Parts: sequence; structure tokens; C-alpha cells
Amino acid sequence: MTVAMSTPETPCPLPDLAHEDLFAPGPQRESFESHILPAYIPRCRWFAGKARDPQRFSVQDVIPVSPAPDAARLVLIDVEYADKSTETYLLPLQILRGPAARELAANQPNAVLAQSADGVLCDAIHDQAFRDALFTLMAGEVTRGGEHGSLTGQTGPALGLIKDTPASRALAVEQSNSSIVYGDQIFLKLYRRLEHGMNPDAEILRFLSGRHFASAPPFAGAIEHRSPRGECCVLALATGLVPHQSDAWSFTLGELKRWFENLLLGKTEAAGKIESESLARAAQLGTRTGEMHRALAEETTDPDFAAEPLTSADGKALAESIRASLRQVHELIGKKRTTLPPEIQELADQFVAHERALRQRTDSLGTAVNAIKTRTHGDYHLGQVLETGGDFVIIDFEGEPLRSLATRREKRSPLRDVAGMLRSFDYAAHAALEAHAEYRPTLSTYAEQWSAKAQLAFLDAWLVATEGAPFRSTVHAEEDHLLEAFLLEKALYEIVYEINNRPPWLPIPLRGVLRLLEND
Ligand SMILES: Nc1ncnc2c1ncn2[C@@H]1O[C@H](COP(=O)(O)OP(=O)(O)O)[C@@H](O)[C@H]1O
Ligand SMILES: O=P(O)(O)O[C@H]1O[C@H](CO)[C@@H](O[C@H]2O[C@H](CO)[C@@H](O)[C@H](O)[C@H]2O)[C@H](O)[C@H]1O
Repeated sequence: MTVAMSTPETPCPLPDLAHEDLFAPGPQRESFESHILPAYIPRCRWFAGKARDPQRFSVQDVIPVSPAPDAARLVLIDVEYADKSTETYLLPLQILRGPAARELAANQPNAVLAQSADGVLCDAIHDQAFRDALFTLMAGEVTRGGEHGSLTGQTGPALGLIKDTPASRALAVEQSNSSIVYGDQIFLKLYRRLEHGMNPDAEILRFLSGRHFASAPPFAGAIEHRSPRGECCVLALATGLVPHQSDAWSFTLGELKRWFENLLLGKTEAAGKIESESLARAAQLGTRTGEMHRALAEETTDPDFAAEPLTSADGKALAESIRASLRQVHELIGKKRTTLPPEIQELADQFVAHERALRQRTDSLGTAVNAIKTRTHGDYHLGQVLETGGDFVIIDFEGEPLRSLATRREKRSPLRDVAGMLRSFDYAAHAALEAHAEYRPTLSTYAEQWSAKAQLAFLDAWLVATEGAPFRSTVHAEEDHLLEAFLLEKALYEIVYEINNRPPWLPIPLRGVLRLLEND
């Protein structure tokens, strides 16, 4: 589809219409779908289809967030690609007029879809009335009908205690989702790309809120959409706001930076202190992680959470998933090799040269492990942990974004999360080294050693915290074997992720895989 791109400087013209006319089926809706949406959505940070070829944008449902005639609308949009596959996105929309419109156009030009002399059609996340309405939907457990489907608000304990809607603000940093903070109490995540089915982030936080686990934010509420066919998807998830300094990724990079600087200045005592503190924090995270896994394994009658035995079918499925990733990596490297810088090409070639050994190693998997499987975090890395000034809180239970919802909800051995975090310590050591690239010859051995020590500290603490838990096997060799398989699975997933998203980071997982072979 060829459309004139609107930019924040030149948004599409906004027809002089009331809310109900702009979104009502008819010529305005058609113009909205064929001009405004194709010009706006591809430039949004959260749009995952940038590298694909969107052909058609169509409104699936429109639901006003309150009974007020000028209430913002939650609009569900289907994006159809050239290969006929579709994705659904959530766009909260509001028409502002007068000074409010001018202020928004000046301060949030990226949030403007269309503009006239006196009005803007904008992403409603920047509108206080919209944010208030979301809160009311959840707090009052309100159901609102839309053009086709309906919305329902749900309240959790953390929200039930709040009487009046606190002042709110949209967070400036947009990732794949958008966030709103209410007072100093509630953090709301508004999902952008929607998937039908039970959202693992919402269901796991709700489950953990009823257990003995204080290191995840409490479930506060959710807003769910139900289609006329009865398909549900979560549009927004609210949790208790966790005061934090940074996430554990930035925190760890900060520690490593200080450590490297002291090492380079020859301040060995200060460097030693920083190193041991960072290893103590890695161990603390191992303990919290073990506590999370114990909570996820607590007895329940809920079939979505009840633990089940690991079987040889699970082992075979893991081996098959690794084989599929090996094929995918092979194909991607074949396609993208020449676009990579020579040093990364060299590493990619080494990977290809070792593929046979990797396949052989995968063939030896598939044996049963005498332990149980449970729901897990699913995409566990340092960026999913908040550093709260001396402790950690674990967030974002959505699972790996490159996998289907059904796969992300599967029960797995908690060792899979352990592998995710071990990989993350390795990432942190190498990312920190990259920031001191000119001192690589001096620092690389330190970085390698820190990576190994941090992984060991984390793992040892996790093993202690989970001793005797039903998801632990009593046969050490079985656990070692399974952990190695998960390490390989994760590193291959990371190779795919980095090739598609951040090619300069590709050496980290490529080296990670090659190192796994060296350990043979
Ligand atoms: N409960 C919370 N309290 C405070 N901040 C939070 C909370 N949950 C998430 N955040 C902030 O939002 C960021 C992104 O959260 P995350 O759940 O990983 O979203 P996404 O899935 O969009 O990456 C976190 O790094 C953190 O800064
Ligand atoms: O946080 P997301 O759920 O979006 O996870 C995806 O992106 C992560 C990168 O932001 C990616 O994580 C990889 O890079 C991290 C450093 O940026 C590192 O700590 C992780 O160990 C590494 O896997 C994650 O794999 C991906 O699913």
C-alpha cells in the first residue's frame, strides 16, 4: 500500500467531526482506515511489523471508556500483511480541541494522528480524563459495550484499598507497551499488540499475589476485551507501583563499570570490594528466584498452575525446539551474513562450522527427568528485575515475545528461568566490556571471570533456596543436562532476537553457544 506518510510535523488533516461520527462505520471510518492509520501506526515505537509489509489497517472494535459522549475510545485495529497474516493493536484515541489540543500538539507531536486548526486526534494516553476512566473501569469492575465486543474491568487487592482516583501521568519511555503511573501506588501497563487468550503476565501476577511471595508487584487490576465470539484478551494490567532505582540490568552494568574503572586505576582494594558486593547481589537474586519458583510450585487446584511431572515427551519437545532454532539460525545467518561486519561474519562462520556438533548434542537430549514442571517466569533476564535499593523485585511475566501465547503458557522446569538469568550475567559482562572497548586486552579476562563467578553465585544460591523442592531432581547429572539444554535453547533464541533487532549484539550469544561446546 502506498500512502503519503504523515510525520509529527505534518499530521493528516482532522475532519471537523464529533467522536461518534469519526469512528462510526461509513466514509469517515474508511478514510481513517486508509489514510490516518497507515500513516500513523508504522511510526509508533510499539508497532512490531515495521520490517514487514502492512497492506490493510481495519477497525475491529471501538469501545468508549465512559458514558460521556466525548469519552476516549479504545480502538482495536487489525493489521493485515502481504502474506495475509494479521496482528491486532490497541489504540486509545481522543479528540481534543482548543488549548488542550494545542498543548498536546506542542508537547507530544508523536502522539498526534490527525490535526485541524482547532483540534487533534491523538493517542489518549496523554489525556487525564482517559487515564481516570481506565482507573474507574478497573476499580468499579465496570463492563462497557462497544461496537462489537465489550470491556470489563477487574480489581485486585492493591487497587481495592484506594478510594479516589490518584493523579496520573503517562510514562515518556515507550517500549513495546505503554505505561501509566497513578499517584505513588499503581503502575498500569497498556498492551499495544494484542493476543487472544489468557495473558501470562496477568495470570501469573494474580496467582503470585495469593501466595507467600513478596518479590513481585501485587496484582491490582486488569481490563479485558471480549469479542462477540467470546475470545478474550487483556488490554491493560495494573500492579502495585514498585519504587526502584533502576532495573537489575542497568544496576549490574553500573557495578561492572565502577569495577572496571577501579581495576584500570590500579585500586585493587576498592575493586575487590565492588566485585564481592556484585557477587553477593547475584547470590541474592538467586535466592529471590528460588523463592519465586517455590511460590509458582505451591499446591493449587487451578489446572493452569498445578504442577505436573516432567516426561520424556517434554525432553523430546525441548530437543525439537532446539533443532527448529538451529534451522532458523542457519537460515537467518545465510540470509544476513553479508550485511554483518567482518568480525561478526567470522563468528557466524564458526557457528555454522559447529552446527553438526550442536545437532549431535541435541540428539542426545530427550530423556525423562524425575522432577515436576510448573509455570515459570518465561523470559527471565536482568532487565525483568527491579533493583529496589538493596533488594530485587521480579516483573514482566509475559514470556518471550518471539513465541506464541500457547508456548509461553506451557509448564516448564524452573531450570529454564535459571538458564535465562545465567545467560543474562554473561550478556552483562560482555556489554560492560564493550563500553570499555579500548581496554579490552586488559579487561576481557576480568569480564570472563566475573561472568563465570556471578553465574556460579546465582546458581549456588538458587540451589540452596530450592533444596528439596519437587521441581528439583535428586539426580545431579539430570539437572546439569537439562540446564545445559536450556542454556543452548536460550542462546539460540537470543541469536535470532539479535539478528532481527540488534545485530551489533550478535557476538554475545554466538560466543555463548560456542563456549557451551568448549565445555564438553
Ligand atoms: N510494578 C511496577 N512498578 C514500577 N515500575 C514498573 C513496574 N512494572 C514495570 N515498571 C517499569 O516499566 C519498565 C518496563 O516494564 P515491563 O513489565 O518489562 O514492560 P515491557 O513488557 O513493556 O518491557 C520497567 O523496567 C520498570 O521501569
Ligand atoms: O524484555 P523483553 O521481554 O522484550 O525481552 C526481549 O528483549 C531482551 C533485550 O531487551 C532480550 O534479552 C537479551 O538481552 C538482554 C540485554 O539487553 C540480556 O540481559 C538477556 O540475557 C538477553 O536474553 C530477551 O531475550 C528478549 O526476549
